Amino acid sequence: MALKSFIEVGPDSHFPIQNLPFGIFKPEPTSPPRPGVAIGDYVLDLSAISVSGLFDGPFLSGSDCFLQPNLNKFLALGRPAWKEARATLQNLLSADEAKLRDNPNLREKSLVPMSKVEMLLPIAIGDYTDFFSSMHHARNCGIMFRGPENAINPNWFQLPIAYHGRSSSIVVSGTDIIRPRGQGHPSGNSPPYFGPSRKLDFELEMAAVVGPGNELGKPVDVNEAGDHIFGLVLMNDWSARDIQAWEYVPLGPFLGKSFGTTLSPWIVTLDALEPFACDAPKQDPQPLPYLAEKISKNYDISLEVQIKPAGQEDSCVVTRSNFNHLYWTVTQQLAHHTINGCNLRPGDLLGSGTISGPEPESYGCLLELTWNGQKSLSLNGTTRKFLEDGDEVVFSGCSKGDGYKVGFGTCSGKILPSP
Ligand SMILES: O=C(O)/C=C/C(=O)CC(=O)CC(=O)O
Ligand SMILES: [Ca+2]
Ligand SMILES: [Mg+2]
Repeated sequence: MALKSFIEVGPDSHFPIQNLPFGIFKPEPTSPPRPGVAIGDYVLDLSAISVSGLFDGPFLSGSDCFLQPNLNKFLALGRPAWKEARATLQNLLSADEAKLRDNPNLREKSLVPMSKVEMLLPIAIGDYTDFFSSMHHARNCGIMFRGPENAINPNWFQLPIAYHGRSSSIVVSGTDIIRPRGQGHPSGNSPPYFGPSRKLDFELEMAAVVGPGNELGKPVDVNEAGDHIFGLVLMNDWSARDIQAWEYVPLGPFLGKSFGTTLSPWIVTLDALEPFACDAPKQDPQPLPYLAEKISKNYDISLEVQIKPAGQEDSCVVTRSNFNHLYWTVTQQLAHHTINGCNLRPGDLLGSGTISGPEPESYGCLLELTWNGQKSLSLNGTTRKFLEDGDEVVFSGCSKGDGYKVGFGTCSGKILPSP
């Protein structure tokens, strides 16, 4: 018999008792931010549970990690504390446990309808790195930016390529994105143009949230890297393709990416995703020993992108992909990131890279879907090559279990015109 909560949760909900993703919310506009987990259409206030003394295991009793405005302190405690929190909460919310179910006063204090809360960024992000780990995306971008002969550089198959992103402009789902201005790629012999980006794009990504991290100078072993990853979120790495194509030689993405990155508010833990673990693709050539994993895992997470065109009521699916298309695993990304001694800290964010699958219907950005604007997508009777002002982009993702889903909710943002 599957685990069930005393709280009614429909079969299509992303947030059954099997999930219990962590986030930061405000129950009222004026109340201070606090940690919560999603359960059905409710948010369970972990500060209230903590104050009631219900986190009574060895790692969490007496801890103030759930009385903080972000999850960093909890992340720093590591996997044993995460497992304890999950076990405590699954027990507390289960159908046959009376402690919360039969305590109207505590229920009143701790369960808030999700429709009433404001979600905030769940973590204070010190550093954000964005990888480039889908082979299909790398090949397609390579063909468009560098030509078919050297579409994928040989280094791509030896190490998970990445660039350092900008954490200050990471925002939570629902935040508007202002169209960036900048220098656009010149055509032919003309000078570059300057103005609002003409090739504004989304990138369908997920990101790993780093737990305890490592000391400067002490790399994390790839086989232990899983213990440094708390969970995953959906991520939109908004990209201005005209700015990017002109500026990225030779140091990589800069202003074409740093104007905004959107995260979904709920962090789904690797523990909740474990039933959906699957084999990662076979890597050829074999990675160097520091990247060779005993168990090389991906996760089966279906991903979908919808665009709601400016002025329209309905949105249109523009692509469907899956997290399991990634060539490099999150554990390899993390081990590679630290192999030179670089330290990761609680709350750091590792973007997966755009998650494109092999088929054109599974490409993870408009650059690929419209082949750099050479063709149009049709959406509810209108067409798009790149995003227009007023367009809203909505990502969703979930894993399907037997009679339940473990989902991420949505990650959305609407484009506002340049000032
Ligand atoms: O191939 C290139 O020059 C770069 C393509 C990207 O936009 C890379 C990027 O942001 C990483 C990713 O999302 O995979
Ligand atoms: Ca990216
Ligand atoms: Mg970005």
